[in-house]
Amino acid sequence: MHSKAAAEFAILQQLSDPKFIRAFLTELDEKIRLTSENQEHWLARANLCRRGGFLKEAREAFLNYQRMAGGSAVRRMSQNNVTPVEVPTANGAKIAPIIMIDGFLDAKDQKGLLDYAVANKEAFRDANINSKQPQYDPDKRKTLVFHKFEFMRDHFINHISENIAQMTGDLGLEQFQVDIQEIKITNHVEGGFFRVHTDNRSEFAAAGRAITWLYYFSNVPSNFTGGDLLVFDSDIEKDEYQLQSFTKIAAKPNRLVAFPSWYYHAVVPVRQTSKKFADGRFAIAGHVRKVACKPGR
Ligand SMILES: O=C(O)CCC(=O)C(=O)O
Ligand SMILES: [Fe+2]
Repeated sequence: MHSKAAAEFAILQQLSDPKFIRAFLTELDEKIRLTSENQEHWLARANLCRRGGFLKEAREAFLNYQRMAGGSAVRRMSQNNVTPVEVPTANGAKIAPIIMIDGFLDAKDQKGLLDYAVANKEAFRDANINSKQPQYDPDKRKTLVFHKFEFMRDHFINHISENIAQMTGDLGLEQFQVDIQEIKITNHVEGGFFRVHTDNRSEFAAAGRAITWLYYFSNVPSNFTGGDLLVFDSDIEKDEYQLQSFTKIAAKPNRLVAFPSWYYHAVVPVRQTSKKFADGRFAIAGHVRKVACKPGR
């Protein structure tokens, strides 16, 4: 990995270190206790918790924040929302709306999928940066990818199609007409990572990727550390993100995560002692593409 990438990931690791976050939370909770009706304190708590990956606590804090903002002022979070929609943070950015479902597949399908991916090891290739930059660049990304997989492909695509209205709503997006669904299996083994990037830079009105989703799978318990997904608070219009403000989501097996494709995100480096392909951080990675909105809208 390039030293610049390593330095950036070192900063991100410090910012999300659970020990430091806990220390900050202790201090903040003292303030919240003294002034428990202060909405901004609850938002600060939610922001600290999500940066440290304490997602249940972050949700609780967001619910308190929303309760204090009063009924109609904010959109309610559905039970799948880790973060709410339309919450501003620093410098004009917004918190990335994220939904998450744990326990997505039953045990038989989970095992079937892992066995299938491991049996097809030879079909995995080094991933390119993205479809607009079709070159392999180990400074930006180190990911193994298998595009033409078959096992449970339709199951995932159908699930997304059947639940797209709910997902779109939970993510605070306008309903759109689905174009195609991109889908692939990825694996991040020892040293694997993906630097901060966005999956789509064009406006919502244009055609292209609208929702990015990931289904994580691996041995249970996982034989790797790291590999967290970070989703950054972003200013979509200015195409900027806040390096110090993000939600950290562990790539826990059997977890489905989705967010709007415009938000910046990264995969922190994976560490494996076994160095085995089969012990990697696997994911089904999907992008729901939308058709362009009708002119005049
Ligand atoms: O594997 C992940 O958690 C994210 C992958 C990603 O950013 C992508 O496929 O565009
Ligand atoms: Fe991405």
